[in-house]
Amino acid sequence: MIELKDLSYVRLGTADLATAETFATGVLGLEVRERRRDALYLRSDQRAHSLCYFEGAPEEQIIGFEVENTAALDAAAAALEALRHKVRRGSAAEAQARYVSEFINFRDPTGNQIELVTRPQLSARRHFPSRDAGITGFNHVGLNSTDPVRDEVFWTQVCNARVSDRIGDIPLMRINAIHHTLALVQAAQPGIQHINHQVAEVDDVMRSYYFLREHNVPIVFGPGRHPTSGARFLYFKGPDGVVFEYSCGVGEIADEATHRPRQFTREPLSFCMWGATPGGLIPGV
Ligand SMILES: CC(C)C(=O)/C=C\C(C(=O)O)=C(\O)C(=O)O
Ligand SMILES: [Fe+2]
Repeated sequence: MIELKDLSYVRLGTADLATAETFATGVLGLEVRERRRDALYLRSDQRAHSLCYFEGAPEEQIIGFEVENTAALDAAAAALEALRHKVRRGSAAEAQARYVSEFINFRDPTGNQIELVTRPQLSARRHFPSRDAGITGFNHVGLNSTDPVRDEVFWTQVCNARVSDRIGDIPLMRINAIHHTLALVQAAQPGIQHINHQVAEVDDVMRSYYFLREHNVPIVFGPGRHPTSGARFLYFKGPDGVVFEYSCGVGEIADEATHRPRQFTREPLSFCMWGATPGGLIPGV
């Protein structure tokens, strides 16, 4: 079993780094950690970076997860290869460009690019946001899945994800105490379905709602409240159509040993108990 410890980063390819920076700092409210000729590194919490925009095709999207150490990374590579996943070991320069010691890259059954990393760097410097959006940290991602039932088996039986709740066949899965770090949403092709940052309180969600409207940022869902995690949320679109979510109050699973996933119906109220409709975010709902 591959033991995922934490979410480390998201990497997004883009043809327009300047627009990405304007959005990430002026709208989303992240902190620029570093600018390189071909990449922009952004912080949202104690991680040295949690989001990297790099010069590349927008279809190039990668999620990085931390594993315990080199032995765990080697064991993960062997397990994935035994299951016929093509595993690529990152070079020292690529690891340096991710602020990690080492990493491997592979694709999940849908074709999403996943990286497993060791020793992702933290920074003791306090996160100092470019806009006061109230961000307290990078929290979870939604992933496209061409077959959520098949992919749930991969994430739970090959990796150590556990299902906290399901909405229809969408599993909300945890890898630690946080209610979910990964959700799988039906789609025709691989990709990141949304990227979540936690904000401190519901006032931050609502302040951003008015801020985003004033700045003509497309809001795609919310404001609302998820009955699953209990979080109050807002989803909006960034460069290259990537969807970001602010939410507050994603809960923790009280007792890992006894938690049983709840099954929610696949209908709008299961995504928002206040009545916002997920529209284009969830096909057919
Ligand atoms: C996957 C959909 C969009 C969703 O929003 C479902 C629930 C929650 C939650 O319970 O907090 C999410 O934020 C999520 O899955 O990402
Ligand atoms: Fe979410």
